[in-house]
Amino acid sequence: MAKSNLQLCQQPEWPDSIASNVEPQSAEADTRISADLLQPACESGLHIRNLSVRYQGAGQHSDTLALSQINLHIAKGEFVVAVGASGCGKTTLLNVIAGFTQASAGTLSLNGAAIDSASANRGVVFQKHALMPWLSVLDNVALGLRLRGLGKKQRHAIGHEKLEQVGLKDFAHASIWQLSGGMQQRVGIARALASDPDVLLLDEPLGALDAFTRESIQELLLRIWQETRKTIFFITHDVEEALFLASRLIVMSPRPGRIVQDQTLPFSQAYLQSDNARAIKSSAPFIEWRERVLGWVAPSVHAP
Ligand SMILES: Nc1ncnc2c1ncn2[C@@H]1O[C@H](COP(=O)(O)OP(=O)(O)OP(=O)(O)O)[C@@H](O)[C@H]1O
Repeated sequence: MAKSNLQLCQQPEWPDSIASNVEPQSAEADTRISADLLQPACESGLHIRNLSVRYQGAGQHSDTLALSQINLHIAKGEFVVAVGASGCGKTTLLNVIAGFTQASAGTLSLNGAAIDSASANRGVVFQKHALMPWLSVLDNVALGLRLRGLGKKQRHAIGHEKLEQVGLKDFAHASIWQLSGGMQQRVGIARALASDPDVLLLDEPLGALDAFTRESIQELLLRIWQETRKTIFFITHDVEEALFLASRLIVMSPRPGRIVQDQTLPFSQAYLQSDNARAIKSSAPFIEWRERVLGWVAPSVHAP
């Protein structure tokens, strides 16, 4: 049995000392999934049971089984990253959790309440930030609060607090077009946090950013996770990003989309203890994991 994250990361000599401990759990034999099936529906966290999503083909096109028999329990406070080749159903899974896409079969619940539509208890950050260019940065962050009827004073107080959390406290009254791509993505994160959701859902939020900006927002996300203890579900194509951020990594495979690996990882906790992303990403255990996960994501092009 693998040691817990905490045990791994309390060792003083990061990164070398964890090298011998960071082994994958047995593939596919995910005890959390089988235990989850025995739990009552009112249990806390996000529960996905026997989820399938089929898109109906238009005209001559046949149906696509985008997700098949997904079983997943995400406990409160986990940072779960889903990685997988294009078309394996990552966005579909996130959209079903968000309530944007309906399940064809199976059930989803958050803290015991069925998920069947979008709700403020699930905040979404998209790859394209979807900010309103005619609103100031502050009003973009507070937009959801306005739609929920909060007064200006209260929503601006929350907006300022969230902008400070993402490192943009001096940009509250700027226009969106005055911000770089990375800053706009920070606004998107602040906006999602403003509604104080139980779960943050992030759909390739850093995909369009340069490497330096990308890494700085990865670090920001981990600090926000540490401060807020929010449950996070994050999808990416990028294996290094997945390894760095995830407290738990799920690897998906296409045709039909399904979960083929479910692994607990130590690197996010190690970053929060060491504050040294470069040392972690260049460490031997990280590189071993990168090669292992690349082999799972693209076995035909990446020999073990
Ligand atoms: N609205 C839709 N109608 C029909 N088929 C769809 C629709 N959305 C997705 N699909 C199909 O479902 C499968 C899963 O798509 P999805 O976008 O969820 O995968 P993904 O892993 O997020 O891909 P990518 O990484 O390229 O974004 C693909 O075969 C895709 O073509």
